[in-house]
Amino acid sequence: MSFRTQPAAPARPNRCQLFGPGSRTELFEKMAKSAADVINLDLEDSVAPGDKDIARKNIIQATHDVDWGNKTLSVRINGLDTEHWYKDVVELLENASDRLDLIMLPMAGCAEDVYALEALVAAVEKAKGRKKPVGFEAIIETAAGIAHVEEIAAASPRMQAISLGYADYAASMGMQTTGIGGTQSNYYMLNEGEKHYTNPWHWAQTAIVAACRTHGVLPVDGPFGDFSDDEAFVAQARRSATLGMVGKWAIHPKQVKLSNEVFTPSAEAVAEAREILAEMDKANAAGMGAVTYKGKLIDQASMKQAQVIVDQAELAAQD
Ligand SMILES: CC(=O)SCCNC(=O)CCNC(=O)[C@H](O)C(C)(C)COP(=O)(O)OP(=O)(O)OC[C@H]1O[C@@H](n2cnc3c(N)ncnc32)[C@H](O)[C@@H]1OP(=O)(O)O
Ligand SMILES: O=CC(=O)O
Ligand SMILES: [Mg+2]
Repeated sequence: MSFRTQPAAPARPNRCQLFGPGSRTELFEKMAKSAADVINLDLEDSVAPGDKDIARKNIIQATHDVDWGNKTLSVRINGLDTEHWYKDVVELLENASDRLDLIMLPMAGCAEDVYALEALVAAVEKAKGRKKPVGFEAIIETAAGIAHVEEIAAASPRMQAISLGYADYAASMGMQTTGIGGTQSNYYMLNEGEKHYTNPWHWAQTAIVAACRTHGVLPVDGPFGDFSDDEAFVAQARRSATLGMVGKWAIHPKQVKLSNEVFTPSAEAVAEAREILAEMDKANAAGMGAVTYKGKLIDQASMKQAQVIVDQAELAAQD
């Protein structure tokens, strides 16, 4: 371990973030009653350009009227390259209830984007005497964003989570696809005439996980557009969970349960993790740093690995 220890990420469940357009008020109650840990009311890409003002009003109203239970409530504003974002921030923070937990910044490209957002947020919070400082989450979905992901993760103590936005990321990188996440049919290796599909998103995912873990931020997997294909969603989610991401977006309610299942460690995994911790406690008491467990090595690092699983299970149980 470096002299600087790794900061802990926010200790709250984030297994699924359910999105819905701010212009579709009939979805709000359904979102609130869903099993998602986080709700993202959207002002950005799921809202038609002419509906931005009404969507903003709808969302503000919903922070007062809808019972969001113990969910984390986040609003995705428009990007800093638009004419909408300043109104999103000012109107939200002047009028939304304290139920608002997070602002999600899309198209984050550099630390200064976060700085600009924070400067405006801090001014409105001060002017309105808001008691609860709003937190941030960002989307990495441009070439600049992935190139500067670590500075974005480190940019503000308000930063709680960072997601990979597959659609905009693919567009910004010039990727030859209209698919939002998942397997890409032209991305394969050939071995003796057999196609082996690899993961074109892997590098961006691991870069986000490393940046987030370095700075105590939750790494989150973004949207999977083909909501008719549950198996492919689960495959994508399992890859992300294996890489260290804590949850995934749902762009349709049917994806919530799938995501919660993948990002909640199984009872068997938790039992094994607890067993490893107990075995290592015994080993350490007996003056052994490394022992055999089920024919495999376990040592002090295994305790940290096992603790990750136990912590995830305990967070999920808070639900
Ligand atoms: C690339 C990105 O930026 S992704 C993030 C931004 N995108 C979004 O927010 C899109 C969110 N999703 C949606 O808008 C919608 O789910 C769509 C457009 C994909 C599909 O909408 P619909 O055609 O209404 O879906 P469908 O008919 O399958 O809905 C089934 C049920 O789920 C409800 N539902 C649909 N979407 C949602 C949602 N996001 N949250 C809660 N409930 C929902 C419907 O109202 C319907 O309820 P009912 O059974 O009581 O009638
Ligand atoms: O904002 C999300 C994306 O995939 O783009
Ligand atoms: Mg996007």
